Amino acid sequence: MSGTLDLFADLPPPPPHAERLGPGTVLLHGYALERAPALIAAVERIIAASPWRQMITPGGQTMAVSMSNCGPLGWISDRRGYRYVPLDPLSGQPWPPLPPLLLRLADEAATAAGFPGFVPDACLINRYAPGTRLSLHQDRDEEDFSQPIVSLSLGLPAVFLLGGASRNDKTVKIPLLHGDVLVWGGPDRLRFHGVQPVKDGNHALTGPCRLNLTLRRARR
Ligand SMILES: O=C(O)CCC(=O)C(=O)O
Ligand SMILES: [Fe+2]
Repeated sequence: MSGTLDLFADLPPPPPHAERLGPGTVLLHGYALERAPALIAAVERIIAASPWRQMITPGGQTMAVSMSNCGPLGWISDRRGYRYVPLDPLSGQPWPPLPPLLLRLADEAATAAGFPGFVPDACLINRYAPGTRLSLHQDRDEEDFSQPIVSLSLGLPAVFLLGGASRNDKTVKIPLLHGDVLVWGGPDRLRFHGVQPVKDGNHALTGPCRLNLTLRRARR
């Protein structure tokens, strides 16, 4: 009995557990855990160039989630609508480039979920303070729905609401933890989804917030 654990002491950890949530939806538990500190450092560098901002919806509401972007294109919202733009409207400069480690993570996670060859051209970075939620929506401002969405969670946990093809379809609650990567594409590409209000807390690496990086192919 006493020797049992020692047998495994030198083995690498098992591959991260992949959970299929739909025909085109896979949750890669803890997939980015080891890379998380480097990814958070990369986010901090991006934010130094393109700071957090709360965007305005076309209807005139201030969004609760603070956002920025990296990559050739960034997602924005203002009175004129939702769209992808190459320049940060705050800085007037191109969005910071996609860090290589983020491109690698996107490709590896998409491949692990059954979508090889994913090359994102946009990464929306969301910052949720405690109490912040994201209401049910589809990601449909992209030109090419054949490409999946790769969504990385860092910091405080959250409950992701995964719905169906119609707004009124029932939703399932998916806890998303620090280091989790959720991929949806193919038949699930246009599923409605949202995030419940983030609970109060303090994470060792992000402090009192949750970060989400959503990698997408916006243009063909
Ligand atoms: O924060 C999340 O987990 C999801 C974010 C999202 O759905 C979006 O940015 O479109
Ligand atoms: Fe979304």
